[in-house]
Formats: sequence, C-alpha cells, structure tokens
Amino acid sequence: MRRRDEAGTAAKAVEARGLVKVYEGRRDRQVRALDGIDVSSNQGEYLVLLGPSGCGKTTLLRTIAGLERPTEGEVYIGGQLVNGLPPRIRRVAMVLQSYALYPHKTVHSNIEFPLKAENVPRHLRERKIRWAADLLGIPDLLGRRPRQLSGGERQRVALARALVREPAVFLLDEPLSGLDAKLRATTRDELKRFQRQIGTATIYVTHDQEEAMGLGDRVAVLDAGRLRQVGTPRDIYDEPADTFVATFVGSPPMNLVQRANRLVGFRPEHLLPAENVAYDSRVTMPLRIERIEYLSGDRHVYGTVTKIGTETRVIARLPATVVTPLAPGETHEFAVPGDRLRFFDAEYGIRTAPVRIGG
Ligand SMILES: Nc1ncnc2c1ncn2[C@@H]1O[C@H](COP(=O)(O)OP(=O)(O)OP(=O)(O)O)[C@@H](O)[C@H]1O
Repeated sequence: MRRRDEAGTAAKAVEARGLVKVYEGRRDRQVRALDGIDVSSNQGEYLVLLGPSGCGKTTLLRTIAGLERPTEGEVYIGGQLVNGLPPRIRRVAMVLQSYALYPHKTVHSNIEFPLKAENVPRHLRERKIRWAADLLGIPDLLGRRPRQLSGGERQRVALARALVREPAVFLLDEPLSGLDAKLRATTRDELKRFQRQIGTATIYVTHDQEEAMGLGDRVAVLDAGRLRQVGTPRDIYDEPADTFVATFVGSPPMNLVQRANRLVGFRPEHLLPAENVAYDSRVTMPLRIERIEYLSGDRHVYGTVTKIGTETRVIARLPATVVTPLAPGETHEFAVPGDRLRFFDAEYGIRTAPVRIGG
C-alpha cells in the first residue's frame, strides 16, 4: 500500500478521486455508471449518498469496497491508495439491501463467520461476538436462526457480523429497505446512535431523501453518475446547487417559475397568503387556487401563479397556524419572503446570484 503524503491534514476515511466506471453492455452499449466522481468522507462521519434509482450509488459503494474495479480514478481508504487491493484487506464492511445471513447457521455462527475466515483464535472470537451482540442489543438471540428473527433483528445481526471485523469504514447499501415504515424509523434512529457510539466512518446509500436528511452529517446528491452537491442536510435543502437538487430534495419539491433567462425557486412552505408575510421583504404573486389538500394539519394549496414569470403550477404548504380562508376557484395574493427566493440559470439549471424582483 502506498501512503499519500498530505502534510498536516488528517487522512480522510474514504476518498474517491475522478472515479469513472463504464459497464460494457450488450451490443457494445456502454453504461457510464460513474462519470468523474470526487468525494470524500471524514473520520467518524455519517455520509449519505442520495439519488434516484440507477444514478450510480451502489456502483460507487462497490467500487470503494473493491467489488468493482474503476475504469478510471483512485480510491483511498485512511489515506492509502487501495486500487487493485481485494475487498478483505480494505478494512471496509459492507451491509447490503438483503442481509445475506446464512439461513442454516445460528446468529452466533453468522457473526462468528468472518472471524473464523480470518483465523481469529476462539477465545478472541467469543469476546468479539459478545461485544457486538451487547452493543446491538441482541445477546438473547445468539442461539436462533435467521428465519426466527424479525427484519429489524436480522438487520442488527448483519451489522454485528460487519462490526466484529472492526472495519475502518462501514458501507451500508439501503439496509432499511426491507423494513416497514414504522420499523424503518426506529431502526434509523438506532443506526445513528450506534454509529455515534462506535465512531466509525459510515457511507450510507439511499434513494429516500427523508432517510438521507435525517441520518446524514453530510449528504452527497448523485444524478446520472455525477455528483451534484455535497453538504449538510441544511445546505442541501436551503442552498441547492442546481435545479436537480432543488427538486429532488423536499416534498413537495421546490417550485420553479421561469422569468426571462432565470428560474425563480421557492419552497412550498415559503409561499403563504401575503398577509402572513412581512411587508417590507416580500415578493407577491397572485395564486389562482385549483385544489386544496389537508395533510397532517397542513393545507397543501395547488394553483397557478402569474406575474413574477411564466404562468406556472405551484404548491403552497400552509401550516395550521395560517387561518386565511381559501377556496378552489379563487385568486388570492400570495407572497414569498425575498430572502427565500433562489435563482437558477434557465438553460443549465445551475444556481446563480439573486436578481431583484419588485412586488
Ligand atoms: N453489472 C452491470 N452491468 C451493466 N450495467 C450495470 C451493472 N451494474 C449497474 N449497471 C448500470 O449502472 C447504472 C448505475 O447502477 P447502480 O446500481 O449503481 O445504481 P443505483 O443508484 O444504486 O440504483 P438503485 O437505487 O436502483 O439501486 C445503472 O444504469 C445500471 O443499470
């Protein structure tokens, strides 16, 4: 292994530089799954890779793990170049969508398996299994087989099996996707606490933006093999780098209205009846109301805005504290606080400097 010289700075847990991965498809059709990715994760950090299906998340994780060979670019783990090194000596532990536990082995034997493969002596194996089982709250399950476990318990066993190898990095590929909504929420919380406790750098793949925003110290948004933005959940939400990020993150997504060569963006929760927005900073626009939905106490108002740009369908999300009476068919004056407007280049979708809009 070659250690990269980087005077004065602590080595990143993982660093990908200029990663390109081209899959050779049938009839010479190539898929450029990774198209020049530069991303790094810090020691102890929870980095989430977020993007739509097929954007290259799994390929990136597999390339870091050493399960795929990059077409171009380098992977460093703990500051060491690992290109060409097999997965088992990269000190990464990957937990997949399907937990892939051995069905005929007990939980104990499942967790023990990687230690046996590395010829760890028996007394040390036992100590590590105990430690991991205690940490994940599964010491009572050691005698069971996978089919006697719930989805959440299986997931913890898979984590315990990854943990006993004491990896430098955890790579988790949609580990919660097999769980129902309620269990996902509690397991998500457990995962985060567990990661804080052991302090191991974790890279977590998901296409679920809520999961990404809830779990990530930082979120890396991918689209079509490219990295669109890396930042804290707050940055990603409040300061999206382009229209892809602006509309992929947030539900309902950011509204975008074309005005000359710009797109003016504003989040649904910032578009409110004008009387609820401080007078001196607001940009007003008439909203022709088409439909109103009541969701968890909020009102989602669907309609069309005019005046600030091209006539566009938008969504406003009104909290229960906004009591203005509204009805479909009416046109009402709405407004957005001026500092909540975001501007993008209409052709390329890239964020631009603010433009003054009267109103
Ligand atoms: N072994 C392979 N051979 C050819 N093409 C592949 C191979 N693996 C992945 N791809 C293609 O590469 C692209 C990226 O796939 P990848 O699995 O990394 O996406 P993803 O973001 O993880 O998607 P998902 O969320 O659906 O799992 C897709 O277009 C996919 O069809």
